[in-house]
Amino acid sequence: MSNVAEPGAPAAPVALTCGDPAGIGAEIAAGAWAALRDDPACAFFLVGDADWAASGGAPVARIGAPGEARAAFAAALPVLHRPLAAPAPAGRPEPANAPMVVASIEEAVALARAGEAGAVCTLPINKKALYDGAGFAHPGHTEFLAALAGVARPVMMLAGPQLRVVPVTIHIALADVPRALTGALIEDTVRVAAADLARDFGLARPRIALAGLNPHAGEGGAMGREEIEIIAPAVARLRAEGLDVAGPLPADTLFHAAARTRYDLAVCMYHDQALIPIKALDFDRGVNVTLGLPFIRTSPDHGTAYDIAGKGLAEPTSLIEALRLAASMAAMRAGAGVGAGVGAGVGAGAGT
Ligand SMILES: NC(=O)c1ccc[n+]([C@@H]2O[C@H](COP(=O)([O-])OP(=O)(O)OC[C@H]3O[C@@H](n4cnc5c(N)ncnc54)[C@H](O)[C@@H]3O)[C@@H](O)[C@H]2O)c1
Ligand SMILES: N[C@H](C(=O)O)[C@H](O)COP(=O)(O)O
Repeated sequence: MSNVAEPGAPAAPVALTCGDPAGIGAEIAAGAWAALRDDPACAFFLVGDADWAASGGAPVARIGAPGEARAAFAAALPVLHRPLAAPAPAGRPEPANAPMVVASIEEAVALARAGEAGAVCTLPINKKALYDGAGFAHPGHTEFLAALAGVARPVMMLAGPQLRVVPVTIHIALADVPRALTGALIEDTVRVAAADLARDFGLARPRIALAGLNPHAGEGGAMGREEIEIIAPAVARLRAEGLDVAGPLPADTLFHAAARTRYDLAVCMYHDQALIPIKALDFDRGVNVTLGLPFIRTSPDHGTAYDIAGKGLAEPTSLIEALRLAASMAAMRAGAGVGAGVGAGVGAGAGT
């Protein structure tokens, strides 16, 4: 199913942040540009260093404003040049560049909020490098973007051709998960996800499956009581609101092929419960989408991949899907696009 916006869609081009310059960002940006350059509906521009961008192998065109990106896109990767503070050797994070990495995200968000960019797509960051080099106080993009937007409950969704997942708790230590799980957090997460799936993915009443926290969803309380005390009451309240919600379901049997046909979204209780199945199934084509923001944000589903940076081994496929999805969602919101197709096959018998 296509993610690509209809020709003539008026949405502005997508702003791509530079991510960690020591990672695979330049290479995959070049690969994505080569794959999408013939499709003006998927035009994007990089907010980053033009020389670093060129090191990925694409011709680059320095632009003065996002409005110039679409015209430049067929011939070169458009770049709003924002110079690095220091060289960026592959695989070795440079703390001096961390403030510029953060600034790239801030600028892309400002452009999206001003309507000059149709969406934000982020290249991967190394969070530790930003903590060390820029005093970054957020565990990831998701939380940083929410802080920039003043949003209390950002929702992380990863969507691929076979599965969509949302972790209720996001970037926290496993030991802290039981304490963080509340009925309000579960309910808010499901409400945000249901609303955004309806608006951007054409799922008017998505079928949502909630995982339990404990083995066998607690085995009737013998292996933990969060299902009885927190998750099941939240499911009941959400159902009373009219949402199509099932659970808590044992997580170990939630992701096999037949199970995946029964829901449009799996809501999981912690990061790895959600992200392991989708990265196992769809690593090459999974897209990270932040729901609940006043602007569109997508990202590839992988990280900085220092181990292969600069070696010509990085696959751009997840970034290509992230850029397509961002463009499609932007066109959709502008009233001119086709439905956002990532993961749209799941739950409709195509989830194998
Ligand atoms: N959106 C983001 O900013 C984002 C997402 C995930 C991880 N991260 C960060 O990235 C850093 C590294 O994380 P990690 O090592 O757990 O995950 P990773 O995704 O960077 O790498 C995991 C493995 O997958 C491979 N890989 C990743 N992307 C690939 C691609 N496009 N083509 C081919 N192979 C690819 C890597 O070489 C590595 O072997 C961490 O700091 C993490 O927080 C950032
Ligand atoms: N949890 C994400 C993953 O593993 O793919 C990753 O850390 C990105 O998170 P942000 O989009 O919040 O940076």
